[in-house]
Amino acid sequence: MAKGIWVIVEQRNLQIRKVSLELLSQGRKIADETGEPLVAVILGQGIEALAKTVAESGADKVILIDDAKLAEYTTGAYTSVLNKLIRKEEPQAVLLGNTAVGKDLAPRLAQRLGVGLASDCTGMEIDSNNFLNFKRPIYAGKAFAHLTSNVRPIMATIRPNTFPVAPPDAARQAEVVKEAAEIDSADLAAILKEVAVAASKRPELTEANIIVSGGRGMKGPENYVILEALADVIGAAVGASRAAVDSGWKEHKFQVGQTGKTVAPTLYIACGISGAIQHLAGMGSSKFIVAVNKDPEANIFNVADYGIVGDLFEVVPLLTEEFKKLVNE
Ligand SMILES: Cc1cc2nc3c(=O)[nH]c(=O)nc-3n(C[C@H](O)[C@H](O)[C@H](O)COP(=O)(O)OP(=O)(O)OC[C@H]3O[C@@H](n4cnc5c(N)ncnc54)[C@H](O)[C@@H]3O)c2cc1C
Repeated sequence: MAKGIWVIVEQRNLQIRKVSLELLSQGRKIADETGEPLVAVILGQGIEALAKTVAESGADKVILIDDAKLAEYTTGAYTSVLNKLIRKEEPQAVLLGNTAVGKDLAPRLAQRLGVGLASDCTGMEIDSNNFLNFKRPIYAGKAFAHLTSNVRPIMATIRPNTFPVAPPDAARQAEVVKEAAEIDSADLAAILKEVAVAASKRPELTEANIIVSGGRGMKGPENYVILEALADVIGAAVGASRAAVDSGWKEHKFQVGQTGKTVAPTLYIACGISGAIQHLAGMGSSKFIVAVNKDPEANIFNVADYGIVGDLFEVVPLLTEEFKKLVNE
């Protein structure tokens, strides 16, 4: 009896995160290959309207767990609910985004279920045994491990921007099932009292389609305004290397790399970044890489699709002006 490929859909302020749509798109392909139904599981409060979006994105079935205690993500409540639901429904696979929430929730859930977890995967396919097989970068992206398990459910977190989002199909319908939130009181040890949101009109680093990133070559925090000006013209997020973060020029949440965020935008513009292996580990799978560096020997040029050898303080404002013209055309 088919038990399904589950995608734990992440929503924030009732907006489905892009990585969940990516998982539904790829999950649809896996479901078609295996004959398993694709099930979207959404937790939160007032989430009913999201069922239509996930149905149009490929889900055969939507499980909604709508409860005030789930309005904001907390490790305990979400683990409690999902642990019970997964034990009851026995899905074949459980997929989450490798986001802050996914990285927190998935290991806890896997431990409760007594199963393994393939974390931070960048590939997923059906192998010759009809098993789900996950690809995971190791040694800072120098090699790949291929992981599977014969214990069910097979669980994985998938790196954002790994799979494209398929266009929604308005004709698709899904069975919608509402489940009660069964939360053990012991799992409510931590209660979220307040969320302080840092206001920014720029996209979040891991969700951005374009990233403009600055390294030690920026020379100081005050100079990031030139990157921000470029970012605002092209709708980009702003990132930084660890050297810039360690110098106190940018907060850690902007750091791209092995010990920062992993990103895979369509376009990554690296300015004054040498291209250390630890930086490449976080952005090497970007679709197009543009490097601006005054050193023609900089390692970043070995991975860049387009390289500009020059002083970023001259090049970046010129790029901004040229993009402005294109945007205003
Ligand atoms: C365990 C470990 C984890 C790490 N994790 C990370 C990580 O997550 N992310 C990360 O980024 N690093 C990480 N690092 C650090 C990494 O090794 C590098 O030290 C760091 O990435 C260097 O940052 P950078 O390229 O900005 O600086 P640099 O290597 O100093 O490069 C600066 C570049 O700017 C260029 N430049 C200078 N002035 C200009 C100008 N006016 N115009 C144009 N170009 C100019 C220079 O030619 C140079 O190439 C890690 C290191 C370790 C050991």
